[in-house]
Amino acid sequence: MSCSCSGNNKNGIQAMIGPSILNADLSNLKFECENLLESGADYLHLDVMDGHFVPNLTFGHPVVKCLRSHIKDAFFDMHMMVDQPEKWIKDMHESGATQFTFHLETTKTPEECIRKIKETGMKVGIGIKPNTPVEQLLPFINDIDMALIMTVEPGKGGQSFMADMLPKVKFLRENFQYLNIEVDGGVGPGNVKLCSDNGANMIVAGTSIINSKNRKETISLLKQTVQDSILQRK
Ligand SMILES: O=C(CO)[C@@H](O)[C@H](O)COP(=O)(O)O
Repeated sequence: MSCSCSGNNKNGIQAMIGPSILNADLSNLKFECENLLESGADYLHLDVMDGHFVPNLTFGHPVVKCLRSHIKDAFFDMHMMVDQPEKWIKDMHESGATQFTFHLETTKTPEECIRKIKETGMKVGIGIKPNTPVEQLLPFINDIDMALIMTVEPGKGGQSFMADMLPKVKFLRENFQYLNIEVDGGVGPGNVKLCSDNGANMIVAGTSIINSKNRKETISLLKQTVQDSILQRK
């Protein structure tokens, strides 16, 4: 499973669908992840929550290590909804994470975080919550592989999509043609075109894929919609 989730890809950005497993059957996580990849997922979006930055608790690097022992080459996008994310960079890398996406709101030294992540060879993502202005990403935008625009308040799956976050996506795409822009929260077939027409090319969808009667069909629809938006922008 290859995923060109590399930032600032001069060959042009690609449509990528990354299901969130937060609302999957976590007692059957290996199967769920394998099923999502077999259903056409480009990468897996793994939500790490510490109960401090967000009011929820999920899993950490030990689970990632077990997953990676079974799923050798999938792209693991670690969405680190944790305070002091720098504490976990080494462990996540050693456990098999591909990308380490931390939240700008969780560290006073984002440059240091970026440097430490890059030292491991992992890709770097920075996420911002709904109340964080997109301009706060600008000092780091040329040093990261992906910008994550939250379209819900982080902490749980199944929430309603916040369309008023899309101007952030539009601003980034208008100014950074080759940047990977990810949206996450409440995204599905009913609003993915809004996201991709504004410039998102990496789509995190949890509930809309996990609960779908036909995951392969849903992923394919999401991907085609994003591909069409990218072609229209050329
Ligand atoms: O990080 C989060 C929530 O905090 C997201 O990854 C959600 O888990 C996505 O799930 P849906 O909103 O698509 O159900």
